[in-house]
Amino acid sequence: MSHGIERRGLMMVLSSPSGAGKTTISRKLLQSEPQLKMSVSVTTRPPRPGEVEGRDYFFITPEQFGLMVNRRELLEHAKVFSNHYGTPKGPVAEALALGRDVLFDIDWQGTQQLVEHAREDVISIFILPPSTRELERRLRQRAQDPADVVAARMAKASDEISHWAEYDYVVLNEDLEKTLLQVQSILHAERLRRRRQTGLGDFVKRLRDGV
Ligand SMILES: Nc1ncnc2c1ncn2[C@@H]1O[C@H](COP(=O)(O)OP(=O)(O)OP(=O)(O)O)[C@@H](O)[C@H]1O
Ligand SMILES: Nc1nc2c(ncn2[C@@H]2O[C@H](COP(=O)(O)O)[C@@H](O)[C@H]2O)c(=O)[nH]1
Repeated sequence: MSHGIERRGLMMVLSSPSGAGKTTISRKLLQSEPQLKMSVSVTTRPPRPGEVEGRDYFFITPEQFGLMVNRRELLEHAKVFSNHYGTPKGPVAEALALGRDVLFDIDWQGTQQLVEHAREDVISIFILPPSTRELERRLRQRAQDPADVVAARMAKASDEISHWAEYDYVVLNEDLEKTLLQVQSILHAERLRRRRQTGLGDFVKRLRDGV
């Protein structure tokens, strides 16, 4: 039975210091949430072993990145760890128009830009690691970056974490299953926000009129 209630798609952002677990959480969340679509960023950084073009990133040259910026094809963009990253506008707009939700793995600079453009539709979550030592352990055991890259990311961790209070939610990623449940709970609750459910007023009116 159709109730005439539809939902506006939302944009859910995960940020954290590098290595806290955003990619891991995102992959698991996408498996359990068919209505959720991952925003695939463009980046000028080289692919890591095992990264797949179009799934993890679109790997592009600095010249291509500059062109996308000039043509205003990016919803947001930032320089992170001396590489450029950005979110292509088109796929996000298409997903939202279909009433789907979009998941972003972006840094605090990109989050600020998204919030500036679409505050009502953005839910931001900051992921914290249990400790600095554990963060470094995760970056090392991921074994995908050379030692100098791991060191550079650890050196930036404190700066990244300083933005925690700009986020709507903060989740401590110690136990992965627990983290996943917490992020799912946020998504499920946010989907039910009154302003995201269009047609609700008409439905309630019919209900009250006994139709
Ligand atoms: N709760 C957890 N407990 C233990 N290990 C974890 C947990 N969450 C993630 N990891 C591991 O930590 C490593 C880093 O995780 P991941 O790549 O998801 O981080 P990230 O935040 O996406 O990093 P980056 O910002 O560099 O892309 C991975 O090897 C992942 O398996
Ligand atoms: N502002 C943006 N930040 C992004 C985007 N895509 C990824 N990121 C962030 O960059 C760092 C490093 O990522 P890595 O894959 O090289 O480890 C991390 O904090 C990501 O969240 C983007 O499109 N815009």
